[in-house]
Amino acid sequence: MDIIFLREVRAATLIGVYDWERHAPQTLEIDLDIGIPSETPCHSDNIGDTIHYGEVVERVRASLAEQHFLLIEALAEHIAHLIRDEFGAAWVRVSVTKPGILPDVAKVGVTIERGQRSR
Ligand SMILES: Nc1nc2c(c(=O)[nH]1)N=C([C@H](O)[C@@H](O)CO)CN2
Repeated sequence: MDIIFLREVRAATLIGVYDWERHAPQTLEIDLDIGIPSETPCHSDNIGDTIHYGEVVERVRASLAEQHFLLIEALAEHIAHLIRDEFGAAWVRVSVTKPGILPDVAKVGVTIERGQRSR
């Protein structure tokens, strides 16, 4: 399976279980690995045969701007569903990092994988 990857995509959203987190957006860092449906774009050189990574970033940011999740796990599930449903990805890995949220911990996050990853 061929994979499009995006690293440290920053997106602002309301996220968190505590009251103070319900008022001001926080900036998350998101890593995405997106399994593309076929090898066709490698041969056709045609953007129409693949998943446009710029559109993915735009869509994820727009969606998160309207959402409020308590858990980063639920937010990751939302992104995975969006990418599979709207962009036709067979498999996706989503990592969500909340930078600087715990003292003396550089990054805290979660990684989920959804769908079937083919060889
Ligand atoms: N497994 C998780 N643990 C915690 C989360 C989370 O989303 N998943 N969130 C919080 C708080 O929102 C924290 O980030 C704010 O200090 C705590 N634990």
